[in-house]
Amino acid sequence: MLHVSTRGEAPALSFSDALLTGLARDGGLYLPQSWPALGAAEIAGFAGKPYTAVAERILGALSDGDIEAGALRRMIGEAYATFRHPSVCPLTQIGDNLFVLELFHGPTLAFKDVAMQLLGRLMDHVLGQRGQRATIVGATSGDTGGAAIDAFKGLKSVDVFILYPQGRVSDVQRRQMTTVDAENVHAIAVEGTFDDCQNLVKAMFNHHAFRDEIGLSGVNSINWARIAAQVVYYFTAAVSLGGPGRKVSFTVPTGNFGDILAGWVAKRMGLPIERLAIATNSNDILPRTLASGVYEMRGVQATTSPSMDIQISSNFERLLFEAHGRDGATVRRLMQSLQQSGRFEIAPEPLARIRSEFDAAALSETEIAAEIRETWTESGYLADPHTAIGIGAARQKLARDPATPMIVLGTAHPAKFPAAVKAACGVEPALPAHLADLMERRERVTQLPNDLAAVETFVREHARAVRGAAA
Ligand SMILES: Cc1ncc(COP(=O)(O)O)c(C=O)c1O
Ligand SMILES: N[C@@H](CCOP(=O)(O)O)C(=O)O
Repeated sequence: MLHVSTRGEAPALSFSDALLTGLARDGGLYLPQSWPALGAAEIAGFAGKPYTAVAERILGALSDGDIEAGALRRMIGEAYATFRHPSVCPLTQIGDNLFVLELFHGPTLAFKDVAMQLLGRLMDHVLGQRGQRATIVGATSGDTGGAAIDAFKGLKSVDVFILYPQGRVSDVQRRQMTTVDAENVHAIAVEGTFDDCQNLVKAMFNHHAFRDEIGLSGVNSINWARIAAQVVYYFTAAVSLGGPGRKVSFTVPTGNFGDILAGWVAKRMGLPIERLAIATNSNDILPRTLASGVYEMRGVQATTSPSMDIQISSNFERLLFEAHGRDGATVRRLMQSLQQSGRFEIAPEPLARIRSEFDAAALSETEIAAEIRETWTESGYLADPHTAIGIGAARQKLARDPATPMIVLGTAHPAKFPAAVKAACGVEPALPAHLADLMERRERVTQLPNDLAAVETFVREHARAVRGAAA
């Protein structure tokens, strides 16, 4: 199966090629040419199966034989052996028909580990087969960076450069990036916001000479394989609540729109999902877009859920492509308008398609703190600010549809944001044993301005995959 770009002007690629390519050469995002479908009986058969078995089936379908089955099985087994919970992504009930799907039992305590632990192994495998090296440059609002550094640290086939917005991530998040003692990883504090960091990464991909020179690859959710790996937990969660015989809904704390897009893909693959609810903090570009049909950027506000302090929601482009009947020319036009004027308008028909599957809600800082406090006092469940946004939005939805089980994606461990959690409910969550000395570890970080040339120069000087360099 080939993968096509949302902007319609890049070559179609296999799963492995899309994995190594990251952003398409026309600036678009890859996704499969068609959606593989699973029948209801097969989905029902996932009940009681280990997470790894479901992952093998879903990722086998999405990679369509491009990764040899035995190798895929081995890599999935190794990736999820790094998780501290036997179910990998367990489901916890916190209220009537209200569940949290805990995605934070991996090494860096965020949902990013679920995909990243596998992505590191997949990329190393494909690069090894081809005798190649790659340079990964990623942008993070806090969690992708730590997860990528953990997954890729020490690998000979890749160097990793992570750009994060200086002063805009939690101390735990920063230290997870800056204290890893491996030669091939580089944490870079950029004077700017996450959107600036993401724009720098996209600009490097669109600078083709640079991209080819360093063998640029990406691990943000612009990389299709990231989304593919996140599809799996929608299946395991729905099936454990009686799916596909019983429909469920999901509420997803949303920033770059990758996690919720994975739910939409699960639905395309045959999983009966009633509604997908977008939940944001006051950086509410997506709820505003669904309400008005106008995607319009405003300044990013710093919040207690910094990983979601995002305006340019990259993966929304994949949904726009689908909602416009896979018309790359229209997506190109909308993205051009965004670049030139900071806004675009969605026509009534595609907007109606989006609204037919998605809801959206935004929570203020006061509401987020109240949600952490109430969830703690009423259910004894300690939620991080991102997960609390999901729980708050889910409660609004449940009030309108109490009969459909609602699953909130628990995207981070509360110990990543101890100050915000303590301020909200008085409880200071402790880091798990493997990170207990995180605050004492030595930090190593490079500070750079929000300037493409400066970042490219740093990457070029430190990347071992630079064309012509000795292997
Ligand atoms: C803890 C946390 N929750 C939610 C999100 C939003 O996920 P997405 O960007 O896939 O929408 C992120 C990062 O993006 C995150 O780190
Ligand atoms: N919240 C993310 C932002 C980047 O998202 P990604 O899923 O596209 O990698 C983060 O924590 O870095």
